Parts: sequence; structure tokens; C-alpha cells
Amino acid sequence: MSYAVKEIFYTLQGEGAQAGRPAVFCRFTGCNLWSGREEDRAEAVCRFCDTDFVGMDGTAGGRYPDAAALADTIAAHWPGGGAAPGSTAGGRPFVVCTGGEPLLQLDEPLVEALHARGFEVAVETNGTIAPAPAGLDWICVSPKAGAELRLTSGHELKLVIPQPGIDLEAMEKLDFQRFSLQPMDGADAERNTRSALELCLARPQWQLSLQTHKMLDIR
Ligand SMILES: C[S@@+](CC[C@H](N)C(=O)[O-])C[C@H]1O[C@@H](n2cnc3c(N)ncnc32)[C@H](O)[C@@H]1O
Ligand SMILES: Nc1nc2[nH]cc(C(=O)O)c2c(=O)[nH]1
Ligand code: SF4
Ligand SMILES: [Mg+2]
Repeated sequence: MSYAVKEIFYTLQGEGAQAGRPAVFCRFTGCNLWSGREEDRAEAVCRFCDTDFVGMDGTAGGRYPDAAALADTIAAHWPGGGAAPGSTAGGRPFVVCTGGEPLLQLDEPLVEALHARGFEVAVETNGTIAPAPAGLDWICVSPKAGAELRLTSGHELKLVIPQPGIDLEAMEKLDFQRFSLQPMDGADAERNTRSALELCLARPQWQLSLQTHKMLDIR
């Protein structure tokens, strides 16, 4: 299978349980909950997206013909070009597959090709596509109101709030190791941050996730 990629870059994971960890980001093109065009946003299922995932015109973006080609480019972004499988020298190579919606494209051959290059493989997904490919090391699901949640287990549930129509108590019963509340960025970011922190204090199953890359002004 070929892969349509918006951009590939090396930065710190900014959000969630692994915030602060160096990672190569692979942002796939396209999403099933929004076209990515501003003129469609008001009618989209997911209307608060902070990301440009249209086209293949970003850093190292393009159409990759197969898993080996994409995994080689991802590995080339890790300092030193990635490590031998099993090596821990310099920290385990870490890739975050995101988008757009990565599970429209991420498949088992790509996960295997990344593992073969020594990478731990994480995904950021809206949870509408299941099952996820086998072998993923970190599955972070971020449910969207109005979209059916099909991926109901994983490592981290990262809920953006506020989202009217999301049943918090139902979310708390799902099969995840870590529950994160992330304030919605945008016009009400400050108020949303306040509400998220108050909700964590009131319901301590949840931990606050701030988008630290925005504070640091990095990608
Ligand atoms: C751009 S999405 C891509 C991955 C996938 N489509 C998803 O929604 O999980 C990456 C993360 O950013 C979050 N996100 C998107 N827009 C946001 C916003 N305005 N404020 C806070 N988080 C946002 C998503 O919920 C998700 O956790
Ligand atoms: N630094 C950084 N961390 C992130 N965590 C999730 C991101 C995403 O857009 O999926 C993201 C991103 O775009 N940048
Ligand atoms: S599901 Fe994810 S990528 Fe798609 S529009 Fe929503 S936040 Fe953006
Ligand atoms: Mg982002």
C-alpha cells in the first residue's frame, strides 16, 4: 500500500501521558470527520480541529510507495538515524503517527517496518476506526462528540473538553490505562483550561493534558 503524508518532523510530544518525550511525528493526509477545508468546518462532525492535514506539501511530505520507504524516511529524522532493534542507546526511537486520521492509512506492514528500525510506535486517533493494526505500542484515542466510538480500549483516552454530547461517566468505564483531559484551544482556551483543571480535581481519574508545544512555540 502507498501512504499519503502531509509532513514528517522531529519534536517533543507536546500532549498527553508522553508529553516531553522526543518523537518523530508522521502526519498523514486526510480525515474522516472533516475535509480540512475552512468552508466545510461549520458542517463537519469534528469542528474544533487545530491542524492542517490537507495535501502532501509539508516537510518531507509526499506519497510514499510502500512501508519500507516511509519507515526509512521516519528513521532518518531520528538523531543518528535510528538505533538497532532492542538498543536503548540514546533513548528508544519513538514515532507518533497522527493526522488527519492516521488509522485511515496506518497498517500492520508499516508498524512492522517501524519496529524493524527500532521504533516504538504511537498513534493519535479519533477512535472511529477499529480494530487498530496489531503491534501498536501506544494507542491514544480522542473521542469526538457525534462520531461513533469504535476503538474502546487502548493505552490513553485523551478527551478534549468542552464537548457537549460526551458522556464523561461512560468514558470513565472504558478500558484505558490513562485518562487525560485536554482543554480545547481556540477563542475560549483560557476558560477551557480552568474547567479542565477543575474537572480533574473533582474526578481524579483524570489528569490534565496541556498542549505544551504551543507554549514552547515548537511544532
Ligand atoms: C489533530 S488530532 C489528529 C489525530 C486524530 N484525528 C484525533 O483527532 O485524535 C491530534 C490531537 O489534537 C487534538 N485536538 C485537535 N484540535 C484541538 C483543539 N482545538 N484543542 C485541543 N486539542 C485539539 C485531538 O483531539 C487529538 O487528540
Ligand atoms: N509537538 C506536538 N505534539 C503533538 N501531540 C499530538 C499532536 C498532533 O497534532 O497529533 C502534536 C503536534 O502537532 N505537535
Ligand atoms: S478527528 Fe482529529 S484530525 Fe480529524 S478533524 Fe477532528 S481533530 Fe482534526
Ligand atoms: Mg497538533
